[in-house]
Amino acid sequence: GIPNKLLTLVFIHQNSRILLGMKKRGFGVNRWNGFGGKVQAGETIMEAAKREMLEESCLTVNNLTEVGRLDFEFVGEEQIFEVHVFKGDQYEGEPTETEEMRPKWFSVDDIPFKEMWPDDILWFPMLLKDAKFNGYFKFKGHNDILDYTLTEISDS
Ligand SMILES: CNc1cc(N2CCOCC2)nc(N)n1
Repeated sequence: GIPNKLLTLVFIHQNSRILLGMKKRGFGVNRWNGFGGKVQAGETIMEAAKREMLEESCLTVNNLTEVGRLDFEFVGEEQIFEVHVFKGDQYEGEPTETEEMRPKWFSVDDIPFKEMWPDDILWFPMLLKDAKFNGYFKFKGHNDILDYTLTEISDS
């Protein structure tokens, strides 16, 4: 088949707070999410994650680690979105609104799932407890999950 579309998704998680961004335009508009986007030719997925974070939030994140991978199929579209999820807790700069994103800190006990992609409530617990995870979600449109698989990968 055709190659997957490589994408990144970056979260800053410090103790009991997590930084999310309200997407102001484009794919996933009007939903809170992590920061990220496309991987360009000639850059690694990690380099893309850091670049997109800086472009979308004006933050330089120093200690990103990859914590998961989520594949999204949208019924009727050939290309699978392969999203590499990263987390870090050390950054430089101040969260700043850009054309793409409006950043905001949320308590991990008060994540706005009703204003997020419907898959997030399923894998966020794994993200927050530092488990590594792999997921596959089959979407119909942007709101309905037809089926999914989600696996936690415990190193130990
Ligand atoms: C379909 N469910 C999605 C998609 C998504 N994306 C973020 C990276 O760019 C591609 C879309 N992010 C979340 N949380 N859920």
